Amino acid sequence: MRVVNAEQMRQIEEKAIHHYGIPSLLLMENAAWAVVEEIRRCIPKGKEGLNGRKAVILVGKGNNGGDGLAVARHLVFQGMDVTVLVFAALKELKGDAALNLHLFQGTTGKLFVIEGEKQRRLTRLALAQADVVIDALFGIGMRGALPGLIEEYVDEVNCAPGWVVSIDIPSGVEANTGKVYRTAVRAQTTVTFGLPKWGLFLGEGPEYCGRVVVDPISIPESYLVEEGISTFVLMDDDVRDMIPIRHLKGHKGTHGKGILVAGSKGMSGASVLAGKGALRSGIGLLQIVAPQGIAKEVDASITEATVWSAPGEDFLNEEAWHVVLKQSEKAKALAAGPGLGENIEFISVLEEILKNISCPIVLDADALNLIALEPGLLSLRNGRGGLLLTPHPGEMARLCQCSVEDIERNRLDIAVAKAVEWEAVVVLKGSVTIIASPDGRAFFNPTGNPGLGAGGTGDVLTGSILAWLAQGVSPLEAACLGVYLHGKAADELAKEFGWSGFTASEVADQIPKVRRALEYKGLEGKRG
Ligand SMILES: NC(=O)C1=CN([C@@H]2O[C@H](COP(=O)(O)OP(=O)(O)OC[C@H]3O[C@@H](n4cnc5c(N)ncnc54)[C@H](O)[C@@H]3O)[C@@H](O)[C@H]2O)[C@@H](O)CC1
Ligand SMILES: [K+]
Repeated sequence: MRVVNAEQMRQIEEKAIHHYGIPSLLLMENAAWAVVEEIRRCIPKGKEGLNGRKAVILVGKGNNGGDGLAVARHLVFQGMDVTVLVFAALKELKGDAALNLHLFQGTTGKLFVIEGEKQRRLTRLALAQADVVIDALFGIGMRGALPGLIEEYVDEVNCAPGWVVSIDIPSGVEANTGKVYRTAVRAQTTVTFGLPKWGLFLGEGPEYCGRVVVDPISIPESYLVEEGISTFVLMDDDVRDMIPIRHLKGHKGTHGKGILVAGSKGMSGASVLAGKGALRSGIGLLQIVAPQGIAKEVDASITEATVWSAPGEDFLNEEAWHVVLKQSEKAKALAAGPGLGENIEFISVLEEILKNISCPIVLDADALNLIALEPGLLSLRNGRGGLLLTPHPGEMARLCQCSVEDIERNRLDIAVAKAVEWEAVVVLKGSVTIIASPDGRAFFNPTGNPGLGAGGTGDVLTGSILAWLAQGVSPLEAACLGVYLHGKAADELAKEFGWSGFTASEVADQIPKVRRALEYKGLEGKRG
């Protein structure tokens, strides 16, 4: 599914309004209905349905507030006890928002204009009793920080016991950046209209939006798949189509040979974990190149792989290149980096790899730190054979010679710019990993959880991407597939363990299960 910034969303809405003559009021009404539907789903209903339940709706002066007033009217019609708190002078509401104000005023719902501290007690009581709190303060029109008075009320909302639903985007989260200045509404659910906004995936946005529900509000489907939009969020259906089909007569040769250059003294685990990631993602033949001092250890820990002992006792040295070259014959993919250590001698091996190996190459961890010392090496690849880089923000900061804060503030822009500049697929890891393609497209990954913040999970991901490449998946899709399933594997483990205490090996072990579930869901869809 495509993901848009505020300007792109406005253009789509304008097009729908002008081309098909859909009145904006109708879009607002549809938006309101989508929110009401979601409220009906999330509030546990008694025999009486929503009748008698309490709702508080915080309304701002823009169209987001207009949506909120339309929701308020519908909730009154459903029998709810509705209190609307307007954070503007009523005359400031214009157009569709003003009309919805007028319609709400014709109902039995209560409405208060909040001007300062004096309504604080009333608001606090209403929020304490509300089954649902609806945030219609600001939508995609907000820039900068929330006004001071509203900030204080937002803090109250964040302490309210009821279910909090944000309309379009949590108020206080900037639609284009996800930036939160001091505070924002912490929603359990965000119902967003047309297409999801960048801010739901960037900055602090993901921490505030809760579950995201997307409703097309009757905008024509053809507008929502605009070719000009180049940011996407990965969904089950997209990723399922990337899984390579296994043929009945397939064998280890057709499932691809991959080379993993990894490990050093004290970090043999990195090769083992990357190896497990590759094997659990279906690689046909895995060959690990490791320094002499640990080759036996790695061999004993990962029986399914062939391990080649290469020059270098504790770390691979310059001579290791010959082993890498020999083993890479007929290889479909190569990954280098996990656990290599910051061994300056390995730079020349990386140089040879980039110059001479023709299959797709994944560079991770220490390989990236070494490249950061000589970023010009990336140009040796010149787009030949596919290049994938999988940095976490620290590694990306070193590669770009800037601070981690700079990376985090501009994740999307930097990932895309560097993917284009380096002619590489860039997997910028984080709580929402971004996969950027050299053609300028970017994909947000919605899977995964904080349980992945543990040593070794990155190695598993590198191995998994290596395996998808070895099976013939294109570099961009191998990155998407690897990242998405890795996150899903962690989400599967979280069902049992929550967000901590599962290990990188367990993440690897879950990959076939989540891949199978995805394939199976597709078959069910086809059966209807
Ligand atoms: N355009 C459309 O056709 C539709 C829009 N809809 C809703 O309309 C919303 C966008 O409406 P608007 O463009 O009116 O934007 P908002 O409702 O987000 O409000 C913008 C208003 O807040 C002010 N403002 C911005 N930043 C501020 C700050 N930091 N402090 C104080 N005031 C600030 C602006 O000057 C403007 O008056 C969407 O998010 C969505 O909820 C929906 O009704 C669906 C249809
Ligand atoms: K909102």
